[in-house]
Amino acid sequence: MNFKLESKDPGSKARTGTITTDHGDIKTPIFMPVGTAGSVKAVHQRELKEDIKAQIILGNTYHLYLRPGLDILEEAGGLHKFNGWDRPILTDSGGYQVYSLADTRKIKEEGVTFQSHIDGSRHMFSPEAVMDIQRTIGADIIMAFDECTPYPCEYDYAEKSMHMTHRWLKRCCEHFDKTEGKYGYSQTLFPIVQGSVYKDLRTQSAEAIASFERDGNAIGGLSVGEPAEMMYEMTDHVCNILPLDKPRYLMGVGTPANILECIALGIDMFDCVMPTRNARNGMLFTSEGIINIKNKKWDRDFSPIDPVLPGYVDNFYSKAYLRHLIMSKEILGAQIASIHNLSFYLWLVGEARTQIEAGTFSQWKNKMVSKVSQRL
Ligand SMILES: O=c1[nH]cnc2cc3nc(NCc4cccs4)[nH]c3cc12
Repeated sequence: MNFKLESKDPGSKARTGTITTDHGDIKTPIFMPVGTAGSVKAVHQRELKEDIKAQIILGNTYHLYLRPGLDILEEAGGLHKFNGWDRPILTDSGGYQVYSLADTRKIKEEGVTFQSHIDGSRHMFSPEAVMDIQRTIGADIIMAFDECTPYPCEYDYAEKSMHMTHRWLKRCCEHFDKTEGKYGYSQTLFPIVQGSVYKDLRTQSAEAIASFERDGNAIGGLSVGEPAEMMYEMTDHVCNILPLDKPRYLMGVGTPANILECIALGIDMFDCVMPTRNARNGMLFTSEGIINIKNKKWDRDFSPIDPVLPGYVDNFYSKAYLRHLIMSKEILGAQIASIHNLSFYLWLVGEARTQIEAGTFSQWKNKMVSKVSQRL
């Protein structure tokens, strides 16, 4: 995997670049649609490619390991073959999902034992195990096994958790570096910076993570309920320490405004369930602001959903029709709203890239942040 830095914004730490993988290139800044269990919910691969123009999507190790399971994924030739997505895939390592989903989980030095939220079966995730699991899923970019420190938490819990994440990272690297990809293309491992909301711990973690000199670096432990100002402060601080010539991936972020602010702080890669999860509930992110399509004010608005966007759904369907579908819990409503929100997120990071190349990102960003946050 290779990262080429291209343009820099004169008024901020924003930059553009190109990540090259065996499944194609990724133009940054980029948003990665979340495909938890092997599909981006309610969206076809063709729509992801043609309408949304997604370049890389996410899978979750925890979900895919439990269902469909490794033997089916391996027999299929890996996740790319199984779900037909032939562009880059990134998988989260499962730690975060174990904490947020599994029952009776126990965190020990060796790893985390847990019961499946699906059938109660018992499992153990260790750094070595999740490296083998992600080798089998076959994502181009895989994440180290970490503990996403909960928010809020005491300083000494955050410190102990951070050091364990660093010890687990060492085990991940040693195990990953002595194994090969199973399907004939290369995979790379990103470490994850922790340290909660404590600047000195964030310094220690960013320096430790940078010292592993991997192909990219992720920032974890954020977008876990902390105030946005704290997310920005920690992101800014860590981006001042991580090497400039490697991509920075801010995990689980975020709203359109969060993404714009963090691009300005030097982040290149984002993922979040909000555009897809909130779409199914009728919350639409648009270039003019946020629309709750369930609001009665849209029931006779026959204008297109968001004509600024190039895709089919934004120009073919009206707000009134989409409101009707969401109110009626029609499956098509979830599909249209999900494609719209993802199209908007990809449009937004694409616009940011253009603005950075033009050297006008900073003033554009300040105007857009208030626009995309307003409630319509
Ligand atoms: O430290 C982390 N390590 C590994 N995976 C993560 C995933 C993460 N996802 C979020 N936020 C997700 C959401 C944001 C808004 C609704 S859900 N924060 C996250 C932190 C981590």
